[in-house]
Amino acid sequence: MKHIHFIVNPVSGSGNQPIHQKFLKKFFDEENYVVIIKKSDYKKHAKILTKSSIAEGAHIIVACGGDGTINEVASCLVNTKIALGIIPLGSGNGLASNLKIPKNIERAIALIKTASVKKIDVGCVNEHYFFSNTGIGIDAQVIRHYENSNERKLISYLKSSLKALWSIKYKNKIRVEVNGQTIQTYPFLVFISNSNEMGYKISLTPMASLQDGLLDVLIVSKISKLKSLYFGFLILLKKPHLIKEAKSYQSKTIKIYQANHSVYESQIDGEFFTIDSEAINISLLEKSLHVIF
Ligand SMILES: Nc1ncnc2c1ncn2[C@@H]1O[C@H](COP(=O)(O)OP(=O)(O)OP(=O)(O)O)[C@@H](O)[C@H]1O
Repeated sequence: MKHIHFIVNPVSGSGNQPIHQKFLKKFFDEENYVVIIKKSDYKKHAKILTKSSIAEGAHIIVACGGDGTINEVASCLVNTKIALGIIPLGSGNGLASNLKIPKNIERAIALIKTASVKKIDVGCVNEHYFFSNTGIGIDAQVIRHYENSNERKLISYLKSSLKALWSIKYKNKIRVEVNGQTIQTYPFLVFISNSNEMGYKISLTPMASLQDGLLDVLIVSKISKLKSLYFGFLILLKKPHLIKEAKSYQSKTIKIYQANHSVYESQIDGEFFTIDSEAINISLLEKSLHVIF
């Protein structure tokens, strides 16, 4: 008997999702499967639900939502043998897209039934896990505006990007240690990625792999507003490294220090986070999450 628990975020993406017992009965017969569905009621609730599913003996826990929901569920499964399944119901669905998990729900469920498990790398930023990417700079500001917009569509990302570009300030000089090099900069962006996609097929690190034991890093120093629009255009062409202020690295660890101690505004898997710490330490846990893909 396989115990499969579905953790559903009812507000991910368009908010329309068909994950209920009657629908899942069509795919999982009662002789072979115990199917439990849980819905998150608020931010971070999926973590509590996942922890209770682990205690209840789930063999597979399926995150039904976008990268934020996956982060909450998967964070509880790192270094366990419990497999993560994904039904991509989010707006961007960056991680699912990198893993080539179908957006079609029936096909995503068929994939979960194969129980074909592979291990992927996991990123760690101070005490938080990330599976797709993390960053400080313009990406965090885009996410901050996006969360305030209360809309979950591509157009809201575009509007939030323009707002973030318009209001960007270069207040804090930072020092980044990566691959034995030290970079001092007023950052437009410090982006660290495990995955090759942020969502909507957009990528700042097109060469990143979830299984190569490395994090891909893109650092972009201060640029003018006009150049940031050109940078946006290069992102659409998947060539963000083509401006001279952009430098790419691959590393297992990255350290970021700020000249003036103030809270870091960051994003982790597309959720806005403030980090109140002297330094940010980013590391990689190789192949430490079991995922069905
Ligand atoms: N019932 C709820 N009400 C409000 N927010 C919720 C609820 N359940 C979960 N959340 C929060 O919703 C946020 C967005 O979830 P998620 O990232 O899965 O969707 P998305 O933003 O549409 O997709 P993507 O990240 O792929 O673009 C997460 O921060 C999650 O904690």
